[in-house]
Amino acid sequence: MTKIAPSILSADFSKLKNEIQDVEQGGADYIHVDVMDGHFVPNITIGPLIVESIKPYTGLPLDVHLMIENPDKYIPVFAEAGASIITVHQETCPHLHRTIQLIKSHDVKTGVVINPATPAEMIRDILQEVDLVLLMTVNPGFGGQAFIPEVLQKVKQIAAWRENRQLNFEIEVDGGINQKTAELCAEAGADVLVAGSAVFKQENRRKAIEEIACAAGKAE
Ligand SMILES: O=C(CO)[C@@H](O)[C@H](O)COP(=O)(O)O
Ligand SMILES: [Fe+2]
Repeated sequence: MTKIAPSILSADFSKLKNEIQDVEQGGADYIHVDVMDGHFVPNITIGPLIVESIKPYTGLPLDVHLMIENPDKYIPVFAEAGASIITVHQETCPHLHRTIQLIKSHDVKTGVVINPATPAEMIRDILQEVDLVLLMTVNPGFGGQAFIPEVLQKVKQIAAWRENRQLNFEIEVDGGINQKTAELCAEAGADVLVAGSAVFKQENRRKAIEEIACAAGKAE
């Protein structure tokens, strides 16, 4: 079953606790948390204080997507705040193995992410170390952007490497996911679909989650 990870970037922050509980009751599998620093990406969003304050109100894993320069400096504080998975951009990590080991040392699941224009080869030699590979299907920074279809080829490539090398990380996609693109991503080999506006901008979140999951299910 393909997992759905609603991104709280598109939630109503004035009632974040209710928004998170709404998607949890609606069948979400992870809560995706977009952390942006205004340097690596042109937007500033969530810090560890928010992660810490939402943690007690959900039983779902907090999937923390770090879009920040020098992530090593902040991994301990996000781990302490309650992150279940910490995902770092390859583009921000000159010493990627060291950064992944740092996440592991905090007993948090590890993820690596690449932008749409970054080739899969850039993460080929770290795949055996991670629990999750996130392929951006938009350029990071904002919710509500259009899906970049060229990334599908990369999803297929990573899925093929996983099979050939008998690895067992999850493949997650993030950006522009809706019913139509969910099916394409699942077909290409994605296991986790991040969806921000396609869930939180809808009145009925359960229905939105079910429709995306059902579209992905057609490809399974
Ligand atoms: O990491 C990001 C954006 O940088 C995402 O997680 C967005 O929050 C996804 O939003 P939609 O494209 O689904 O609206
Ligand atoms: Fe994200």
